Amino acid sequence: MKIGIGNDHSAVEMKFAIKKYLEEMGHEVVNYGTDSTESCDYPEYGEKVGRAVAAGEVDCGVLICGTGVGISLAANKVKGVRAAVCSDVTTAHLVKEHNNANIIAFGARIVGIEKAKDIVKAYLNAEFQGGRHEKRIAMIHEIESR
Ligand SMILES: O=C(CO)[C@H](O)[C@H](O)[C@H](O)COP(=O)(O)O
Repeated sequence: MKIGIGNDHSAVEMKFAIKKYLEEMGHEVVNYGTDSTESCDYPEYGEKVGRAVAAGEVDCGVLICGTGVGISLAANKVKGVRAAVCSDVTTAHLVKEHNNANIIAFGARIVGIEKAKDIVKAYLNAEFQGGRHEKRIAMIHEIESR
């Protein structure tokens, strides 16, 4: 898969660790985040990855800030994006199975690198279940047009 990754200053080390992990799994990773630990503003990177996912430039996205919240809030403002913050493996596979999340987010100040790898792996290995979940996802995106 082609995966977009984005981060703010709080998550540079984790970004590179996850990028390497994804590449070792055979994925192509496009880096939309900052490579500097100098303070910056997470909405810029959430939007960049959100737009890349919505445009189909990448198959899905990974976003990391201090908590995963701010950067996912920004990405979710892009039409067509379903970014989900996960701090555990169960949520990580359920956001694909039920919500068909196209971006997974987590916090570099919340989870360690090994947990973050487990979260990403659980998300990528899961499959959308369709069925009753299709209608609910359509309802989410209908909100965008009101
Ligand atoms: O957006 C956030 C909160 O959900 C992230 O954790 C940011 O990384 C955080 O706000 C950055 O904080 P800092 O004090 O400017 O490093």
